[in-house]
Amino acid sequence: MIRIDIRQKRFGNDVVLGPVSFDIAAGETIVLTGPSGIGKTTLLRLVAGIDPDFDGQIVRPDRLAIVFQEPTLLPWRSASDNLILVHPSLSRADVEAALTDVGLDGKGNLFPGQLSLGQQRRLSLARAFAGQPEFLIMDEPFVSLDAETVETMLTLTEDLIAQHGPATLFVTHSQSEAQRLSNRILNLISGPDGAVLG
Ligand SMILES: Nc1ncnc2c1ncn2[C@@H]1O[C@H](COP(=O)(O)OP(=O)(O)OP(=O)(O)O)[C@@H](O)[C@H]1O
Repeated sequence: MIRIDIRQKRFGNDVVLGPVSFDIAAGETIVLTGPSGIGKTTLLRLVAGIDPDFDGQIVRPDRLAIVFQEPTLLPWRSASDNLILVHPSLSRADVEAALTDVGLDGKGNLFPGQLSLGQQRRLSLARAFAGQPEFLIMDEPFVSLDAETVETMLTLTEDLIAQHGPATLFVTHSQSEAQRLSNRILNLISGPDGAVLG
């Protein structure tokens, strides 16, 4: 069980969030939507533990993976090494299997700059799932991809979630992505004092 209970999040004197409370059950996918600037990324950073500076409490498992808007790969390391550096216990066979799962079989020796943007996103998904996360956080992972690639990536993400079964919190602007992936959609709206769930 993942429990989010944020009373308030401020940057200086600006109140951005709160109160925002919800639970995520094991294996559940929650999609978080809301207008630009409302506080979605801020909320994800609190939930992930990247930003500990807020009033409230968050209960989350240790085995956590985050997929950001940008693939955040190490450009001077091969595709395989990008997985191994984050998950040192993976065998070569595990790495090959993880790459194969995302359609990158045979590409382990290539550097990120030698991969297309879509392939870099695939590698970033492989890295996230290779750690068998109990909790997966995704912050608009398919922005700036063409419609066909988004469709392919959505199907791949659905398959990987079904295969690995993490609880997932997914931020997107896209209603079609939200409908497609979610067990539950949460919408952040502007409240009297910071964003709240609508
Ligand atoms: N480090 C920071 N210092 C001060 N203000 C910040 C900081 N990070 C975010 N904010 C402010 O918090 C508010 C929410 O930003 P956030 O990035 O969480 O919105 P968002 O809903 O993710 O937007 P988008 O959909 O455009 O990515 C904005 O007003 C932003 O300017």
